[in-house]
Amino acid sequence: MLEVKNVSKKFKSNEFFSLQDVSFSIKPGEIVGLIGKNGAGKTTLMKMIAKTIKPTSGTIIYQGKDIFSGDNLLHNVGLMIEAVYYSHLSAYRNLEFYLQIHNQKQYHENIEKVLDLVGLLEKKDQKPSGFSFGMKQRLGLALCLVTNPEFLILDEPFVGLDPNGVEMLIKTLKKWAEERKTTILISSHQLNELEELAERYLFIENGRLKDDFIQSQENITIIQLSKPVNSFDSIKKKYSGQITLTGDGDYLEVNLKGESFNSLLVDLTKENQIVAITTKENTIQKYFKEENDHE
Ligand SMILES: Nc1ncnc2c1ncn2[C@@H]1O[C@H](COP(=O)(O)OP(=O)(O)OP(=O)(O)O)[C@@H](O)[C@H]1O
Repeated sequence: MLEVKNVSKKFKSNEFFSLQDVSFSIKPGEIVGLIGKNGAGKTTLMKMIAKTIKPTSGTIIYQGKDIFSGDNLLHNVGLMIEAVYYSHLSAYRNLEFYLQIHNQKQYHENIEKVLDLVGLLEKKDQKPSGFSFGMKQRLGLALCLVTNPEFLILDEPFVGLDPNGVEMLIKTLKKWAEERKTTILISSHQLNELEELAERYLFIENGRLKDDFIQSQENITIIQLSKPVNSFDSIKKKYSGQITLTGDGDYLEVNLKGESFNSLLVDLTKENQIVAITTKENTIQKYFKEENDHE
């Protein structure tokens, strides 16, 4: 669906590259979290995919076409990157005007549906100038969803929302994505919230794509071992790819469940290997911390 190939960006005013040689692809229906510290390059990347800024080098292919090779190649993409509403138009008129300027009047009947979905239907005749921050964010989301986009690009959608607002946004996005198999690229510093949505993550650091990983919600089991590792080569072979040795080879990180996990415990017990068994929370916060600790 989306292919980002060797994309770099250097703003004229800077000596450094805000993004450097970034490549990845996103398949239809994937929900991908974009994570990294302030200034890592997340917004720059999203803006290039949204075609609001041009890469210095590299290409971005969306549904088989280079997005910079012609007009209207992003017509089924919903963007929530910067506030785009008009303060002097009512919420309803904002959506109507948006469809008008994008030549998408066929979605007119969606206006009330999306306003309802984001909880703004009762406020449809009010102008966003009188809205709270959260309501403005929700209007931004309604604008992003009104054309039934196949691909959503959401930059920090939870910023400034109270816990209820965040919960509502997550619910709305989850329901939307499940019903339509929508593809989503979403950046956030609110990692707990992001984990409720994303299955795969792109970790950006200093403009470089440092990791691209799938994160399961399951915890990892840690088994402390009693003997040197080389004493159980056959076990390593049998469970290869599912157990990892850490520390000085005296800990096993185990990614097994059910029967296979029981079978590993039996094998280790026969060798008198087990000292202790604990679990480690498998969250992106942890991953994030470990990545940053390497600095
Ligand atoms: N228009 C611009 N002109 C010059 N430099 C820019 C511009 N936009 C971004 N940058 C620089 O590019 C780098 C990456 O910024 P970017 O906004 O993409 O980071 P980010 O990961 O989105 O950060 P945050 O988490 O704080 O939103 C930063 O050093 C920033 O100062």
